[in-house]
Amino acid sequence: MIPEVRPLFFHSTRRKLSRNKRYEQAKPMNSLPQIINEKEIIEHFSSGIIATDADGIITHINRRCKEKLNIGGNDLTGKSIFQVLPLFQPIVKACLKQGVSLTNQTIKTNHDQLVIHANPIRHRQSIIGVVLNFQIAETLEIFARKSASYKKLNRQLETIIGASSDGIWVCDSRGNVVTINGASEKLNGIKAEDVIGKNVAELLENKNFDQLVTTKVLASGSQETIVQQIKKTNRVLLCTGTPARDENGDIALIVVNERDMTELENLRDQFEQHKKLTEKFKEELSEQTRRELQDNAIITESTLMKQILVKSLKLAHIGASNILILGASGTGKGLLAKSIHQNSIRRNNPFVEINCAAIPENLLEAELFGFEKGAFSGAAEIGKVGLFELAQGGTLFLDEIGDMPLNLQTKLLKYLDDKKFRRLGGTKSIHVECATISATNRDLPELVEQNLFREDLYYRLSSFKLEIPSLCERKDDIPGLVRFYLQKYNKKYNRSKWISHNAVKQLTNYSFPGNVRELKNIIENGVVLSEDDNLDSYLTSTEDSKDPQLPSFNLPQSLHNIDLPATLDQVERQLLLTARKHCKTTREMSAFLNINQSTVVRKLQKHGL
Ligand SMILES: Nc1ncnc2c1ncn2[C@@H]1O[C@H](COP(=O)(O)OP(=O)(O)OP(=O)(O)O)[C@@H](O)[C@H]1O
Repeated sequence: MIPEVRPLFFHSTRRKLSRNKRYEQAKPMNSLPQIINEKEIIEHFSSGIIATDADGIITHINRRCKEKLNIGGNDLTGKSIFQVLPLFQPIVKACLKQGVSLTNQTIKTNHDQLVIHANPIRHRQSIIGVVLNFQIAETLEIFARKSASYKKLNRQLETIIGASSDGIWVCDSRGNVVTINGASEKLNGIKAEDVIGKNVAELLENKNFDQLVTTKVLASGSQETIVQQIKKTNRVLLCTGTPARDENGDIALIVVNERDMTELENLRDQFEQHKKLTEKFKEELSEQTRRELQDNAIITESTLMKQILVKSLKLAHIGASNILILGASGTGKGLLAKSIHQNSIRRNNPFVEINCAAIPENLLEAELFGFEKGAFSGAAEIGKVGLFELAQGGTLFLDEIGDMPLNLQTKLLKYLDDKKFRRLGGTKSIHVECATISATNRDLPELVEQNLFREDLYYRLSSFKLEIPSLCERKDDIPGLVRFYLQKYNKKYNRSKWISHNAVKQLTNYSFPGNVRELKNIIENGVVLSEDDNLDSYLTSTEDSKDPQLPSFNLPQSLHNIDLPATLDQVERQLLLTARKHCKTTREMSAFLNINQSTVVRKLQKHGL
């Protein structure tokens, strides 16, 4: 704040001037000693003082004024102010014309800024001159700084700047650092005293910083923002420099605000990594599905199966969702689901598959819907994208849906209703558009009866139903499947095994409780293990042991060449077959074999059962 400097001399001067004729030397006042006349007083004033007549002719100009304006010994009295000091012309003219005092007017000289008060000199009704009284702005500032209100304001400002959790730098118009706050010291790893008073160019030269936004503001004259890496503290700062302008529109200060972006940057990096990983997964999934479909053509000769294929293609072409595929284990439900996806408009998006029975109940929700960082003890640091999110735009295949726990059924139903869900421990709803295909070998209406499956979910999931018959109900498919897999595994293992028509015929009489999966495994085993190129005897000899009534373990006949892993494998397979004969579901099998359900599912798959 610049206090108004009152021209103390003015009243007496005016009185005197009006008393005398025109601008003769002022006479000494009665109350003052003879030697101190008004001119002396004016001469010793700390402000610069110039008086002119109505035409702008200088009548008085004091010593201070000469010093401040660098006039030297030149006596400007009697000269036109408009010519000798043209920078005062606008104020003098305005004051003469308007006849009013003009206070706190500013003028810039080459070196300084002057704060001027101009007062008209009146005689009777007319204005006979002007008196100018000016100070250098800096002098006023020094004076102002000493005032109590300035000090108070300064303290307030220091508190505000100091309290800011953002870093703050203030530079003057030349880029000299005026002040920085504590937050900035910490963020930049510097001490205020090492930078205050220094020029930003110098700081850059000394390699204290690799860039500073102040230099950009000085160059452009407008607000600038940069992202700055601070090597010393390993932080990333978002720096915004804003110019503050004076009344003439010139830059007076540059205020720089520094916001710590490190955490945000870390989060962004994690997000990017996550996104890349998800994209990679998606690509791999699509690729895998494509590959699988190329390898796994649906082989069928039976009318029943052909009808199902035609229906499934229709559903694929209309982009149907909520398809329920029923059928015993190994009949090809998964294969059909993939084929529907591959023939739909979603084919270029992921096909994501989950076996609801193979994943422990407490992990299934996290697997399906994902979780946020710290959602539960042991939750990974950055959380996890669920399979629903991975299936965005594609198809989510819920295998063994009948084994989905009731609490999850509710969450699934909610998703199917509004296509939104929340990750475990999450607060944000995530929108995912994907088709769902479910499959089960269980009797869902029966589960509904037993209150083990929600009725509403059953109807929601089964907008379209496809029921695949067991292989023994479509024996026509067996020869084609045998040929297909024989060719496939001959190629894979570089063999040339073959089967006679008779052997194939014999195989059609076999019940294949493990359906196509079992047939496929028998052929693969034959191609790999049979000593002869003709598989007939291998297939007929193993046929009995494929369908045992009781577990019969082929223990090694001699103590030589014992292959423990292979023997254990065989025992495991036979026990699984026995268990399956006695149990309807994998849950029952898990109780029968005294292992958990997910292990049952895994082992059945391992043995191709
Ligand atoms: N018609 C078919 N043509 C060729 N291969 C088939 C056919 N049906 C099934 N398969 C093959 O049989 C194996 C089992 O099929 P799939 O996994 O689709 O059965 P599933 O009914 O889903 O079994 P589960 O209920 O145990 O999950 C797969 O390797 C699949 O490629």
